[in-house]
Amino acid sequence: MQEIAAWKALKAHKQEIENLYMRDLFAADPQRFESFSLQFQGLLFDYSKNRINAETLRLLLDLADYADVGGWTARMFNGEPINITEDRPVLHVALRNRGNRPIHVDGEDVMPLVNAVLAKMRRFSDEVRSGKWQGYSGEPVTDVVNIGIGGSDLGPVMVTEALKPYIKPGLRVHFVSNIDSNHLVQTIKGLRPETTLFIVASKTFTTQETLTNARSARAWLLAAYDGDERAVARHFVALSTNAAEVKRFGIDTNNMFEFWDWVGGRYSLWSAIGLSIAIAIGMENFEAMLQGAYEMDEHFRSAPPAENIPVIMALLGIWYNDFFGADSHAILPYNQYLHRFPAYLQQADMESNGKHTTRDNQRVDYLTGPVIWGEVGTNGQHAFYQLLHQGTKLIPADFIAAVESQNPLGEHQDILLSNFFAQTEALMVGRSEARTRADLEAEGYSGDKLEQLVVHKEFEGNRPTNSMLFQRFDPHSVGMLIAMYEHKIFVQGVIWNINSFDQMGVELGKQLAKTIQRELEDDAPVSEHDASTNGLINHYKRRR
Ligand SMILES: O=P(O)(O)OC[C@H]1O[C@](O)(CO)[C@@H](O)[C@@H]1O
Repeated sequence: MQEIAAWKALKAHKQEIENLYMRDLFAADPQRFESFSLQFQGLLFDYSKNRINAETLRLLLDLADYADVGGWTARMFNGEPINITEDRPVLHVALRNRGNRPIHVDGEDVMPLVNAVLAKMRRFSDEVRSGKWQGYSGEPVTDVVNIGIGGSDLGPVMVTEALKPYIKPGLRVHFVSNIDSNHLVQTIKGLRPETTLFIVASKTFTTQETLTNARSARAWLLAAYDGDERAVARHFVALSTNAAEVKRFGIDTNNMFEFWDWVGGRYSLWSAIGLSIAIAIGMENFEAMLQGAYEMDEHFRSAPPAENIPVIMALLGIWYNDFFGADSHAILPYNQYLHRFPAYLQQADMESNGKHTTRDNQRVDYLTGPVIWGEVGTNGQHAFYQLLHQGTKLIPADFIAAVESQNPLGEHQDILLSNFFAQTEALMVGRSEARTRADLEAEGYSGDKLEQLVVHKEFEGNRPTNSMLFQRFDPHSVGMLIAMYEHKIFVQGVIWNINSFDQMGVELGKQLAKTIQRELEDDAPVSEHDASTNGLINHYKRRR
């Protein structure tokens, strides 16, 4: 990559930009906000508070062009096997292809399959919501427990939280992911087996955590029905690509909602994996979410790169990641219901782009995916924003908010949004030494104390942010928001020339855990590992 002309040009350009202050760029160009912001379906995406000028954007767009982002996008949407290590297409976009444009995999249009599963989800979710679907003792479902992990958990959790105001009153949705028994036990503590529906969500249906939790949940259910196995069919459904394993587990495949290997786990909330969402908020709302994602897909597929929100987001991320060495990126939603969005994006982004091998099987010679982290504003402000403002690290951040509150209450929304606006302003403008001095003098400071505080209270500013302002968070805009980030991740993967759609890096730990689990079956000390691992295991064995 270092030899690529577009890359070299950006490297050289960074030397110029490095010494420029955004506040000066704003002062010099009254049109900067207009030039560096985009609007789409009620979303205002303002990226003017970035360390860029028109030339930066031009060079970044050259890089996208060099990497053939347009070509890869077309290949993804056309169902070509762009997941090159697993030899699969990457078609989460087919799951929300509301225009029903045919998409072929191995010569077969997948849209009838997608639509059939959506129809099955509609029937089932309507039945559960209306009380028509009953537990084994004839009672309606009051509690739905989704058992899954990673992509079979984080997306549904995040969306059911984001769309909580849409959840049917009286219906409770729970999520169990961790193998730690505390998670399952604590979740089912207050539940009645007779009114509980378990959704076992696993693409592979071989994931240790999920199957162990599901087996324990099954035992809990059967204990209430004197071991009568017939109860399982009324209280367990499965979401999977693997019918054989579902059957082996003991779930009737009539109670299975299918998806396909061309849906990546972390991109699967749009598939049957979203069943808990559909039950919680209703299929109409689930489909409104698909529609929002579809509109973002169409924008991404058709807008020119310079007007394409996911492309611009991706390029800005690469600008800081690769040319400024910024190794993390903060996600800061100013909406309480989006509190799981940073966690969701951690998997979506880091499992996709945390890779060091190129699609040409070479070790990369540049930095790839950043560390993704974040917290809802204003809570984050009272926790880690100190470091964002005055720390020694450059941390680009996305600020996400909506104009309307879902629960308007007095002045809360204006206060929330004033913080949203103020933070990006403060991060960009900072506070100069002269201004700090003047403010402190006005407060009556002088002498050594004044000099000390000037140094401590000065902010250099020039810290980059994107602001994303939606009209409101509803199923449609939440669908748009998620799809927007999915495509940002895709574009970055294309430019970094990595396969964003496998997850080889999680395998080794899983394998080692299996070996160690066998070693824990008796109390004999182990000696086959390194001294640290032996020491830890033996300590546990002695004391458990
Ligand atoms: O849906 P499954 O097959 O249970 O996998 C769960 C998760 O495990 C992972 O493979 C990582 O370990 C994720 O990619 C996936 O979302």
